Amino acid sequence: MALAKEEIQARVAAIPVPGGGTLGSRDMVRALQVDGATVRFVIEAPDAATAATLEPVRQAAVAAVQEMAEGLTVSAVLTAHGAAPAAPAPPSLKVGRHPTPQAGPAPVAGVDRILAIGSGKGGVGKSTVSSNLAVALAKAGRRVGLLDADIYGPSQPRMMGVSKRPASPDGKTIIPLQAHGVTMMSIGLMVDPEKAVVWRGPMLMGALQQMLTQVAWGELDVLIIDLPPGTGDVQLTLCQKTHVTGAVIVSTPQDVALLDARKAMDMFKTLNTPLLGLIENMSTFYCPHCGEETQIFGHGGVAHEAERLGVPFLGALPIDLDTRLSGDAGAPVALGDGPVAEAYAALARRFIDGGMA
Ligand SMILES: Nc1ncnc2c1ncn2[C@@H]1O[C@H](COP(=O)(O)OP(=O)(O)OP(=O)(O)O)[C@@H](O)[C@H]1O
Repeated sequence: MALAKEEIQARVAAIPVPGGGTLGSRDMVRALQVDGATVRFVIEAPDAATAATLEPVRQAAVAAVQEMAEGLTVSAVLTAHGAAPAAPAPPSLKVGRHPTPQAGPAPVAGVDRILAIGSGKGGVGKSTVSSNLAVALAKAGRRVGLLDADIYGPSQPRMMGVSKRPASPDGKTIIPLQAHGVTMMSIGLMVDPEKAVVWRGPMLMGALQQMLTQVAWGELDVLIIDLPPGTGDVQLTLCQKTHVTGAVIVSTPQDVALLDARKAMDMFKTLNTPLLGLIENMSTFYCPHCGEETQIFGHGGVAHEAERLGVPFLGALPIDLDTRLSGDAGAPVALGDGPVAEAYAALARRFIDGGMA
């Protein structure tokens, strides 16, 4: 089977939509991915009411692709973009300035809780866990915001499948984006990454302050902040300027990652930010063919560390191909209903039951 992505894209784009036009002409197809014999894509409706009428269209699109070749596995997810109006004008708000003096830590208007998701080093899956936890909490009925504060390597726009620059109609307030039931914002959507890499501490601090005080977050039960890895200016500013409910550390089971994670935990302790718990990512691998469990990076290291430190162990998430593919395709795995989505649903439940979300 060697179907070109363009052929599949064209086939999906030709599916008619109630009310006139096609999935293509109404610009509803997102994140189409072809990986061997597996095809995935997202159908994005402009709002939840339209999405509710599109299930037959989703089924027709899946069937149409399936007919293109034998042995294809096709999955399509239906999402709503929320009621965000089209941007009336290009944003005139400039992000990246020196911070405004502020007396002490301040709350974010309308936001009940702020969770900082950190890690000792990059690549442990902090952004993956943040986006999936946000989606799982939204699925459980919570009002969730997600702020990608990783200026040097913003990954939430890709993981949540959004790329348009948020609008600032009045030049003062930024209207956040909506994706998969989550209100989201990324510093990366507002600044030219090539300029941002030369920013010094104060510019970063100013940009983060703007993300917290000038974005119209609305009423949220919880705002999840995906921090850059390590222990730098962004972490420092966040904890000093904002009432952070608590920090959650994501780590892989290897000792070296844990060693780094300990540094991150020490930093939050020094900043008087409560450590709400640890999450182990890439914990165990279940072979999709035989179901055998393999502990690629070892297993249980994070639970053991949590016990040693006397902080809650919040959960373990397996290393899983779908998690990576769905993240790359802009539709987090937690949106679906497989075993990993269930693991995220359980994690979300733990946060809700513990009053953390
Ligand atoms: N449980 C998992 N199973 C499989 N792949 C995973 C898992 N968690 C994360 N990944 C993949 O690992 C890579 C790194 O993940 P991610 O970007 O979430 O890490 P990060 O800690 O946020 O890194 P950084 O801080 O450098 O952005 C991504 O390609 C992601 O899809």
